[in-house]
Amino acid sequence: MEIKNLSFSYQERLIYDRLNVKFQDEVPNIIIGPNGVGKTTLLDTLARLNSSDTYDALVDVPSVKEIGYQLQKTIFYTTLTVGQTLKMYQKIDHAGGAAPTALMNKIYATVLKPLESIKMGQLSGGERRIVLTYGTCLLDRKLYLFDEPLSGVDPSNATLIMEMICSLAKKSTVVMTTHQLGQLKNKGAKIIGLNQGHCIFNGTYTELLKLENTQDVDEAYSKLINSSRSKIKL
Ligand SMILES: Nc1ncnc2c1ncn2[C@@H]1O[C@H](COP(=O)(O)OP(=O)(O)OP(=O)(O)O)[C@@H](O)[C@H]1O
Repeated sequence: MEIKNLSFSYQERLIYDRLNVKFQDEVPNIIIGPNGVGKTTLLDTLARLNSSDTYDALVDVPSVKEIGYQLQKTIFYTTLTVGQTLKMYQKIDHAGGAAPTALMNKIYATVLKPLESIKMGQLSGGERRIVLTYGTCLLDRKLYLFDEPLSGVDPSNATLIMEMICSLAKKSTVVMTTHQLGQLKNKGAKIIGLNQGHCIFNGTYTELLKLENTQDVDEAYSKLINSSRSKIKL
């Protein structure tokens, strides 16, 4: 799956300038970049929620029906309990959705079961994020899009969520955005860096550290963004 030669603007603001991105199977594709660079817009584009002018740039992207998209700001039924919400996810696919893996069962037992009878509107931000990410994983899709699934989630739950997303990537294409770069260590993920309308990096966590000659991933990120700013001419 890839995005080929995508140019897109919101009114006067150029978001992508002939952007090319190749996505990988088997490992999660992680979109990183500064606030406002266009990460969510890229997920919207893959889900065909963006202008139809962008559709020509989508190569081998599954149809809308084959995509599961966990939006950053999901508006949900606040009066449903966690248990009811997850049952609803299971019923969205007529065939009953994807069978939960052993890892998903573990996450259910340790993190979600204690929340089962709590209403969605009463959950903390991190708890709600975990429920919705888990629910999206219950869908049976060819492509999964997760917008900041680790945002507001504590480090040990974030590790579980990342493991769940990595295992999902073994059967379907997965694209997610995050600012939590430390969570990408040893995950084999493909990191796609965006800045100023272009793809400025496409490689692994280890390759990013090597490129920027540091062992600190946040420092590597800052160096990557700063060096691309001086190179890109819009
Ligand atoms: N419907 C819209 N109309 C006009 N501008 C928009 C619209 N949606 C997004 N934008 C702008 O496009 C830019 C990219 O937004 P996007 O949400 O894709 O950024 P992002 O990289 O996901 O940011 P963050 O890391 O903060 O979540 C932002 O400057 C945003 O203000």
